[in-house]
Amino acid sequence: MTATLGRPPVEPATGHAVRLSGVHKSFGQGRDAVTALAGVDLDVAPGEFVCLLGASGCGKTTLLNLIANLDRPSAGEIELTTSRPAVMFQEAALMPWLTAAANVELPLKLAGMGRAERKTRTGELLELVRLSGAGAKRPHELSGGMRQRVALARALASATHTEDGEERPSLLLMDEPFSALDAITRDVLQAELLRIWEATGTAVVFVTHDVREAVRLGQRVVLLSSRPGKVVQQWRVDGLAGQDEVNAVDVINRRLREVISSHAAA
Ligand SMILES: Nc1ncnc2c1ncn2[C@@H]1O[C@H](COP(=O)(O)OP(=O)(O)OP(=O)(O)O)[C@@H](O)[C@H]1O
Repeated sequence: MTATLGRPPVEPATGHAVRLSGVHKSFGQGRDAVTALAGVDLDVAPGEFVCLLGASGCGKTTLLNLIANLDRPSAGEIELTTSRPAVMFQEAALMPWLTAAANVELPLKLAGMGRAERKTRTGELLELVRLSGAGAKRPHELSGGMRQRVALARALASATHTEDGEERPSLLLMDEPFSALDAITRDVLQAELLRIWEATGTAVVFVTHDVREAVRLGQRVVLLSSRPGKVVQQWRVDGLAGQDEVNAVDVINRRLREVISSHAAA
């Protein structure tokens, strides 16, 4: 079920960047088996920004790992029409011995891009994340927020470059990328991410615990049930502002609490 909060839904682009059909994932065997996901169906349109919301342990990270092809589903299908997705985690996980610029350049180098083109692209990406002046610094010389900006530029480098040079829509998978940052830095980076998303047209699947963050960033918020995870409800939240945004946060928060308490009571 997809509910609309506020203004009518913007028609999503045709086709899909990601299609999950009946995705199951279990870990372990027999009595120790844990079912993390039980039949997830989800489409993400090219260029769409989708936030995945759910209680702790409901399988959000598992789902991102499956989309990123870092793990295989136990059953079901995952179809991507994009270039290889880029993943960004809570911690920037930069190479500490490389400069910020070299970290951003690395995926381009690994993809076989020539030196001159690589340097130009790296410069553009650092400018996009407003770090043009910090390319020569190493990760330990940067603040947490700056490190996440470098990680974002690096993710965009790998998301927007295809090995065969063919133009394909890109996909960015983000697993609570701002949750370790202080509130002010998080707020700034959320705004930056929206600006960059609009500039690049990449599809984004963004995992968060935070309803406010999901409503601020997403065009669509998808709520997963507590473990095992599957989609229980979706809301179109595109372009909400002011009181409409506050109301949407209230509605989704209430539903999230219901989902968590029904699981606790089971
Ligand atoms: N490699 C693994 N082996 C065994 N169990 C796992 C593995 N990965 C995840 N799980 C289990 O699958 C369930 C879902 O985990 P997952 O990390 O996807 O949840 P999550 O929604 O991302 O949690 P959080 O919001 O706390 O980060 C959990 O019960 C977890 O313990």
